Amino acid sequence: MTLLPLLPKSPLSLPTKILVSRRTRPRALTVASSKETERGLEFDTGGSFFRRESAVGRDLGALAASIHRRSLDRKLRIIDAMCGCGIRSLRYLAQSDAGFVWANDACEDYRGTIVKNLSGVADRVSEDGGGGRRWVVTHKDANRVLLESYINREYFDLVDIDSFGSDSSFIRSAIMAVREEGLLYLTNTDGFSSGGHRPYHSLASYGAYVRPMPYSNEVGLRMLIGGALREATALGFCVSPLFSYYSSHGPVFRVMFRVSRGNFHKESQYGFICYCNKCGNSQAFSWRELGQICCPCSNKVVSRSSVVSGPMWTGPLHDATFLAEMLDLAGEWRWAHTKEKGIDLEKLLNWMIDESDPRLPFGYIKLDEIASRGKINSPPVSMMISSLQKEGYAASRSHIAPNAIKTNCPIATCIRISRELCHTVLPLS
Ligand SMILES: C[S@@+](CC[C@H](N)C(=O)[O-])C[C@H]1O[C@@H](n2cnc3c(N)ncnc32)[C@H](O)[C@@H]1O
Ligand SMILES: [Zn+2]
Repeated sequence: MTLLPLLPKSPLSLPTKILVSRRTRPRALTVASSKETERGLEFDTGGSFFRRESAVGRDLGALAASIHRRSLDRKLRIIDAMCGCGIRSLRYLAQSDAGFVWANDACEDYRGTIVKNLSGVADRVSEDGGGGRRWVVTHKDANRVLLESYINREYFDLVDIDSFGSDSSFIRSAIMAVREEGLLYLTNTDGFSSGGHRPYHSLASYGAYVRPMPYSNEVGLRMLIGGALREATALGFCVSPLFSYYSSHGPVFRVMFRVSRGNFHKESQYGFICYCNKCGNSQAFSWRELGQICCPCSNKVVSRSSVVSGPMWTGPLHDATFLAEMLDLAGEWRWAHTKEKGIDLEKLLNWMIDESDPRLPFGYIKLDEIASRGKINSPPVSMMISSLQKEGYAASRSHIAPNAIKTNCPIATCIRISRELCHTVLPLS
């Protein structure tokens, strides 16, 4: 049985965007309509906001939904709360065998396009038309449909929020509408906040004061996870990331969570990240350690060279077991070896699995930083990783930055290894 979290007491305690969007209903963008094909499905964009490059995010969503479906003895009930032309709804119906998909977009002008795109899938569960609806299309504010579903106790196995900019004003109602142990797929495109350019905005949206850091795109994912965790905890739920995906097209930050009842216990995974400009090393600090933030390269507490961001998620970005299931399924569906919109899904999933090594800390080190600190050329990423591993360190690529490594090796040792590699393998320019 699903237990009900507390309802917000008054409209004033609802996120401000509801109040705003009551007055400012989104209008159709003046974007040309185009016919598209994605993983074998044909559809029309109908002038809605549509990004071809987001195909990978949709692949990941369809794979995760299907794995969730396999773990249950019933079909999935999904809401695509900001559906645009309805491509995600179509993919959940056709590829993840969803039993019911609610396609919602505040913009009424997209109705004809969404209905046309979904009409290839029978809208009734049984062929004679007597069964329940398999999909519906509405044009309400996302918070409204999510809260109404919560009030009516019509929870979803997967809630998909694909908003413009920050998704923070939808997170709470999305968590309320997810069935216990269900999935929540969040997206934000707020690169300014993750880049540390609007610290008060990131504070307002995700509760994290974010400053510029060399691995800011990973910080963006961690800020989103931390924000969702904060909202979930307030409702008596816990969210844990199954996978986290960054794409530079946008930029876009996506995280698939599992939502379970209960409180978050691992204080060590929600805290502050400190980057030292002087030596290039990073460390995580818990709330209890706040007064002790300093870098070993300086004997002063809170040296001027240290940049601190947080609080945010400092734990693993992915669940390696879940990713391995996604990789198997991608192989089964023949998606693994075929590039969709230029991205090799198999390579991406393998990199994400490698990144899940629990010995790896947060953040990544760009080889350019190693090169400029050591005043050397940088060796190829693969060579650097195998040398670090030979010396007993954990090391992997980062799916976020192709020219970077994730490692538990201090930067001074990375410079030493890099220098040795350059001298033995690469002639200095
Ligand atoms: C990023 S686009 C969605 C793209 C689509 N999911 C896809 O994969 O192609 C965001 C959509 O959210 C809709 N939208 C904006 N504010 C909304 C709100 N408050 N409630 C519901 N939909 C909203 C916009 O009309 C737009 O179509
Ligand atoms: Zn330092």
